[in-house]
This record gives sequence, C-alpha cells and structure tokens, in this order.
Amino acid sequence: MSLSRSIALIGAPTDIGAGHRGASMGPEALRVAGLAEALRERGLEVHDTGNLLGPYNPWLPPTDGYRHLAEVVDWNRRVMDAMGEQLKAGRLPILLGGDHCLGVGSITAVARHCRETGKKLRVLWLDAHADFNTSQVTPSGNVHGMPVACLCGLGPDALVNLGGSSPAIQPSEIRQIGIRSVDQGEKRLVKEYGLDIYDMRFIDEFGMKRAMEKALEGVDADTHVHVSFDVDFLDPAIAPGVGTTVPGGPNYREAQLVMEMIADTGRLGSLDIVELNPAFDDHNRTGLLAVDLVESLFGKSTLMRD
Ligand SMILES: NC(=[NH2+])NCCC[C@H](N)C(=O)O
Ligand SMILES: [Mn+2]
Ligand SMILES: [Mn+2]
Repeated sequence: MSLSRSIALIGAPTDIGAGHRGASMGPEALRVAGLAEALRERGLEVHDTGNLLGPYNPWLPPTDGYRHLAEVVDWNRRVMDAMGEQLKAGRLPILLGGDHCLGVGSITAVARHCRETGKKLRVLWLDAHADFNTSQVTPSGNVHGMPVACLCGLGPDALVNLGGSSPAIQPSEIRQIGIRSVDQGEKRLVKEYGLDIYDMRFIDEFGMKRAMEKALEGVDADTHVHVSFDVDFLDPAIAPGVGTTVPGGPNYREAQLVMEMIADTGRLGSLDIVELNPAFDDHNRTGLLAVDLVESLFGKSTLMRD
C-alpha cells in the first residue's frame, strides 16, 4: 500500500439494524479512541468527512420479518453514496458504523467501483456471525443479521437492488473468518450458497495463519480487498463493547495476525468498522482495541518489520 494514499472516514451513527441500542455511538467512540491520529501517525492522509445524517431509530418491533426496513434502506443509500463518492475520488473509505446492516450499502458501493475499474473484489468478513439470515428464517428480524444474504441477492428488493443491479456480489467473492454463531435456517442457506467460511472450529484445528492464507488465496495486484470488521469478531474477554457477544472468538494475538496478514497483501481498498457499542463497553476499551487493530491493518507491524 502506498503511504501517500488518502483515507476518508465516514461516520454512520445508527443502530437501525441492531437488536440493542448503542452502536449509533460507535463513530464518536472510534474518534475519541484516536483513529484519525493513529492513521496519520502511519503517514497516511486522513479526511474525516463527519457523520452522515439519517432517520432516527423508532425502536419498533419487526413487521413482516424486518425491524425498521424503510429506515435501514434509507441509511444504506446514504452509506452507499458516501462510500462511492470517496472511492471515485481515489480515497480509501473507512465506514465508522453503526451496525452491520450498513455493510449492504458499503459493499454495494465497493462492488460497483470494482466493476467500473475492472478490479477483482475480495470481501473479508470478520465476524462471530454469518449475517446470512432472511425474513423467513431470522430469529430476530434485525437486519444486521442479513447483510451478506442481501449482497448475494437474497433479501428485500430495496436492499438487494440498492445499487441498481443484483446481486451486488457473488458468494465466491467473500470469505468469512471467526464465525461461531449461525442460526438454524441460516446454516442451510450458507451451505446452499456455498459460502467460504473459516469458522472457529477451523481456526482451532489449523490455526489463524492457515485460515488467513486460505482466505487470501488468489488476492493479486488486480484485487480490491474490502474488510468488513464486525467488532464482535473478537473474543468478548478483550472486546466487551458490542451488542451481540459470542464467547470463543479470536484472542489479541490472533486478531493482530489477521490484520497483519491483510496488510501484507498491500491490497486493502476499503474498510467497515461496525457494531462497536459504547453502551456495553468499559472505558472505551473496545474502541481503543479496534483502533489498535486498524493500525496493524494499515501496516503497523512488529519492530522487526518496520
Ligand atoms: N452483525 C451482527 N452482529 N449480527 C448479529 C446477528 C445475530 C443473529 N444471527 C440474528 O440474525 O439476529
Ligand atoms: Mn456482523
Ligand atoms: Mn457479528
């Protein structure tokens, strides 16, 4: 990655797709944890574009299998437009979520940018969850459990067709890492769509190094790598500040290795940092950890390599 590359921070302060309130405070927690300063320290130019404005969370129960679908669509349109604008300007956009439903807008923009520029797309989905539910099988109606399905063409028309062509991505363009909570009906869909998943069982058996080697296989000079970093990917012992904790996630060293191996490809083109929920955090500990990991993602490595 060339160090002159400029970065755009895009705040999307909403918890519209989540089952707990508070991810709306994520962008500010990341700023307070020093995200922009840390990236500048790495020699990168950082433009904080501020926060997008979108509908408030009416906090209603789901209807027809979705909670707040209209508002979710509205937020995702804004995210898609903002990400698209920065990609067009040649900047590397970082979405500061916000809950993970925003991955639809973010990755739809990235996929379109790849089509327009003739790049291959590799999405690395770092998460405890597969986020492949539909309104038929969701246990919650929360759209943050559905973005990967929507991106693959399975979901409500307004999200599936957000960028005007469906599906936004092929299942073969995504790799999921750290997965350890997949709902019953979701499991069936994930198999049917042939998602490439490096779950905690794989990581236990073969190690994070092997999982990442596999996840990065085929990434070359023509590849745009998008990282969708759901902070609940991390073990809750080190990252309590999320709404949907699942025990048994990657520890600090494993998470660092993930980020370092992605950095080593030099192909990082865009990033989501989502699901950080300060209402569940302890003195912004999880926000600080997220910033620390993002530094590694942008090439802050061991003393040996610097
Ligand atoms: N992005 C997330 N944190 N997703 C959590 C999803 C939890 C659960 N699978 C659901 O669909 O409700
Ligand atoms: Mn997620
Ligand atoms: Mn998750």
